[in-house]
This record gives sequence, structure tokens and C-alpha cells, in this order.
Amino acid sequence: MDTILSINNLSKNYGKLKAVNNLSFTINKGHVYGILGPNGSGKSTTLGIVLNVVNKSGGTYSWFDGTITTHEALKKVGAIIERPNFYPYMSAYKNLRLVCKIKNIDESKINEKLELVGLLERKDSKFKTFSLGMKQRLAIASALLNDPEILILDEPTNGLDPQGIHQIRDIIRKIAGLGTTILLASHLLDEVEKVCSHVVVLRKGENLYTGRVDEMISTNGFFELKSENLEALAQCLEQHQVIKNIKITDDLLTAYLEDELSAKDLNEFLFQQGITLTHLVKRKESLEEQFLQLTNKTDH
Ligand SMILES: Nc1ncnc2c1ncn2[C@@H]1O[C@H](COP(=O)(O)OP(=O)(O)OP(=O)(O)O)[C@@H](O)[C@H]1O
Repeated sequence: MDTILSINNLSKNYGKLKAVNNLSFTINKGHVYGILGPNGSGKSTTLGIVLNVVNKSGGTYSWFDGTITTHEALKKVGAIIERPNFYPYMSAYKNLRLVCKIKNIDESKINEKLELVGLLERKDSKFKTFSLGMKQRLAIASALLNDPEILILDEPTNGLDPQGIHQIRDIIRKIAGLGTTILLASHLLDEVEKVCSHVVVLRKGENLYTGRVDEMISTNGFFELKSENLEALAQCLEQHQVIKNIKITDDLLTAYLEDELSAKDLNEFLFQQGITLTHLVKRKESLEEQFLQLTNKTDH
């Protein structure tokens, strides 16, 4: 598998503050990666380091297996790490034409990228007439002009209205579908869940989880159960080997699983013990619950 970026034990200190603490992860071609963490967890600092705008304190990173210099590598990277900034009185098209001139890119790409972000019809409108969402989409088009190997976005939907958020997420998925690797930083769990295939979870600069988003839900899940006799139900479940522990809240019993157990098998087992359920739902923790668990675990 082609490696786009590998980060090894990367650290950044601001005085005593460890903004990034011994962080390691690898980005492979063709996936959508999320760096997920609350505000101040070190997402922007990490992006700043690999984009060569923030100096690291320790560790290493290498682009494209270290086969080319960082300077050359960054020519294959499209990044938006600040609010989009273009000339307000110039049209979208003319702004992108200027970017092409500066970066020595063929102008023929402009229409294709404007189309991709849904702005082709507005190409002659002045930048200052654009909504925030349109400005962000123009920034994405601009970052894609040189067909980068990877697109890096820092909080791409910050400040946008629901429709704007939806459009940006659709565009990110579309770009990924065309084969571009994506790395996005976000503090929004559902954004990562909806857009990314892989995630690096950060808290106070430390890596709490790295892996596939779907595998992050690593537990076997739990059952939510109700019965007219909760006491008897609880006693019965305690004898079941696969039930790890039980929690009762009002009339709802939650039974956490240590191993695989189907709803059918549990229902049969309870019925044989003379217990009739009035409610049976099998659930897995959402990424949000999992994320909260991960962040709580290290909260001393
Ligand atoms: N130039 C700086 N000088 C001192 N401290 C800094 C500097 N830049 C960032 N920090 C601190 O480093 C930590 C990580 O900040 P960073 O911006 O990387 O986090 P983040 O996860 O991107 O959060 P946000 O979404 O709020 O930007 C924070 O505690 C922040 O205050």
C-alpha cells in the first residue's frame, strides 16, 4: 500500500505545554482520515508541522516514503488550514486564474474544479458576494487545481449553516471517490463518522485511538431489556457467561456483553428460565459513546 505520510513520535511543546505528545500514525493512499479531538487537542498544530509552517520539538515525519524532499512533497499536497482568502472584487474564475499563474498550473483545470465544488455557474460572480459555504467551496477548488495526492482540511465545516455543512461533506466524499486521499481535522464526532474511513483520536496532544472508524466500535455491544420482574431477570442474567455486567435504570436493564450473543439466543435462554421480556434491543455503542469512553479513561 502506498504511504502518503508517516508520523513518528512527533511532539510540539509551547513552553511547558505539550501541544502534541509523541504522536504516531500513517496515512495510506485512497482513504479519508479524520483527526478527531476537542478544541486544543493539537489537531491544527499537527497539521501545521507536517505542512512545514510550525516547527516540531521532537520526532519525525516523512512524506511519500521519504523519497522526495518536504518542499517537493508539499507541491503534491492541497491544504486549507485557514479561512479562505481571495480578492473580494475579483470573480471566482479570475481568483483561481491567479492561483494557477502563481503555482504554474494550466488554466484548463479551473472549470473542472469549479464544477466539482458546484460553483461553475457562479464563476463570474465576485468573491465578496459568496456565502461562507461558497467561499469554502472555492477554497477547496483552489486547493485541488494541481490535482494533489492528498487534500488537507482543518475544520472544513466550521461556521457553516446546515445546508453548507451538507454540501461540503458531499464534496469531500466526491473528491475521495475520485481517488484523492483526504486528511481532515474536526472536533465533530458525527462529521468523522459520516465522512471518514479512518480516525486518529487526540486528547491533549496524545493519541487515544488510531484505526478504522467502524472498528473503533470494538465492544460486543449490549442489550436493553425490560421485563415485569426486573429482579428475576437480573438474577438470571448474572448466571449467563457472556454477560459482563448489568446496569438497572428505572425500568430498563442494560446488559453488557463480553462476547458475541444474538438477541434470539438471549431471548430463548431467558424464556427457558421462565422470563418473558417486554422489551429487547441489541445495540452497539456509537462512535460518540466510544469517544467519550476513550477520553474519560485517561481523565485522572
Ligand atoms: N503559537 C502558540 N503558542 C502557544 N500555545 C499554542 C500555540 N498554538 C497552539 N497552542 C496551544 O497548543 C494546544 C493545541 O492547539 P491546537 O490549535 O493544535 O489544537 P486544536 O486541536 O487544533 O484545537 P482548535 O480546534 O481549538 O484549534 C492548545 O492548548 C493551544 O492553546
